[in-house]
Amino acid sequence: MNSLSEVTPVFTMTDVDVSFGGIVALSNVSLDVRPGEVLGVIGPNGAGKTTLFNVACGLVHPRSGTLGRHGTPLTKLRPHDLPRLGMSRTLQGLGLFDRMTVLDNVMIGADRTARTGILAGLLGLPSSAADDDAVRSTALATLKQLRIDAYAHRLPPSLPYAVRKRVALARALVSEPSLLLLDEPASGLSSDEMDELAREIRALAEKTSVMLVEHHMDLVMSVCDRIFVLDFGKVIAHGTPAEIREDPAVLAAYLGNEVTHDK
Ligand SMILES: Nc1ncnc2c1ncn2[C@@H]1O[C@H](COP(=O)(O)OP(=O)(O)OP(=O)(O)O)[C@@H](O)[C@H]1O
Repeated sequence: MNSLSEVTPVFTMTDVDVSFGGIVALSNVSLDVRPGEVLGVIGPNGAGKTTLFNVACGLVHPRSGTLGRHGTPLTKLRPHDLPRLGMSRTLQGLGLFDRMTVLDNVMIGADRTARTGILAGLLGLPSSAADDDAVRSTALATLKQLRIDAYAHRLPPSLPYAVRKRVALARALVSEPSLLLLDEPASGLSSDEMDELAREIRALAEKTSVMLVEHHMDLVMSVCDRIFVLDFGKVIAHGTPAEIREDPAVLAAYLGNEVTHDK
């Protein structure tokens, strides 16, 4: 295991504690995401993965501990701070607007300045045509990158789940984040779709750092540079996939817990 690095991490959690009433969801959790890496967070059911993800995107505030972005402390992170910080996320519930086309759903993910124009347009207010054109072409390019541009003018409910997941990913990517947070990106996908997702995540890592929280062990093992393992709210191991695979604490944590295999 080796979490020490010469480079400044793009994101850190340090000694984070979260409790819900009497339930300790995270206890003294520290992790770092390094530039250009895909970092995975895994753990058995109830280990605290979703809570950790929610802390990273400002949905849950830790009782104690700190978050940092490029070495600068983040105080009281809120979801609406993410674009300003160059961060973006996808959620388990995809959160797409059913009555808006795929293209409009993706345009909504564009940065705040440009988005003002889009929202104005959607609300029937005067908007900057130049802004809208720029955002539209970026959104179309993102759809094309994820090979779903053929669905640009469809409504999400008419599309297969795997395509809708890509739309949600496109919406997160359109702002060109330097840190992408993915919550259970493989859930509900077939084995082939998961292989494709793995290739896509690796390709994304050329432009952005990625932190993903995921149940599917095989995906995490194949796609991540490093992995943090949670159990009962604590980090019990971190390291490369090869190190994690052999780690006695990880094997013990998963003993008696069914590991989700992709194949
Ligand atoms: N809003 C909440 N209120 C009360 N307890 C909560 C809440 N959210 C999470 N918990 C508890 O915190 C602990 C960690 O839950 P969390 O959902 O973060 O784990 P997880 O690893 O994501 O689990 P799973 O893999 O089952 O989704 C669990 O004991 C859970 O019951």
